Amino acid sequence: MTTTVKICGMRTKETIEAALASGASLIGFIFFEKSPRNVTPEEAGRLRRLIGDRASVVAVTVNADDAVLDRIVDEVKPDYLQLHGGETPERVRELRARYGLPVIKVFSIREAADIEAIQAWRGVADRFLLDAKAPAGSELPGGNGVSFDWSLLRALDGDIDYMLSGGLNAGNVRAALETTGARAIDISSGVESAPGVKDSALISRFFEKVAAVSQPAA
Ligand SMILES: O=C(O)c1ccccc1NCC(=O)[C@H](O)[C@H](O)COP(=O)(O)O
Repeated sequence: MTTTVKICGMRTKETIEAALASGASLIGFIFFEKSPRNVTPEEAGRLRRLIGDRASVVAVTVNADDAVLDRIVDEVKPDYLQLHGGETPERVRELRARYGLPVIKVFSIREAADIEAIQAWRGVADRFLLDAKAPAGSELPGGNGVSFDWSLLRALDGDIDYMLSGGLNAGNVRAALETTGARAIDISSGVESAPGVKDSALISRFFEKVAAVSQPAA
């Protein structure tokens, strides 16, 4: 089985090329001013044109209003909208209809009840990204480099299309995949040399580790 990998918070041509060469299927851009990974719609638009159809592009926003989203969609022409805030099911339906784009809704996981809450969203969002809850004091809802208890996912229905996220890195991705059987994963700070600074060598190493689990040596 091949694992689908999304790399989030990309800001440079060089690291995007490294991610594509390693096999990234989804590239995420962060539109959140407090984040060290924040990009403007214009910057992301330029990088999006570089990517072309070599990967799907994900626009990550947090409770963004229509004016902000209009500009992002116009400049970047993303393949997905990732909603990383407190967006309601009604808002998700509205955005799917307004932009005609599939929506990845993020769920912040800490305990069993957080997994149960996903049931009510079936048929509302197109995909689910399961991330750890932000640590107390963090200004960022994502990109915090913290993991949740992966064993909680045993309670998740097998047919839910989710991406495992939160604190993944080359050192723990094998355990994460073996524990959860996730078919898709998402990473950000685990391939950075400093907050917001992606590192091509760390990206390659992460993909090598994923491939070693996905395609065990003969
Ligand atoms: O990464 C950010 O700075 C960020 C800011 C605001 C909203 C979402 C953000 N990241 C979204 C992602 O999908 C991250 O990849 C995800 O939270 C995992 O991050 P990490 O634990 O660092 O791998």
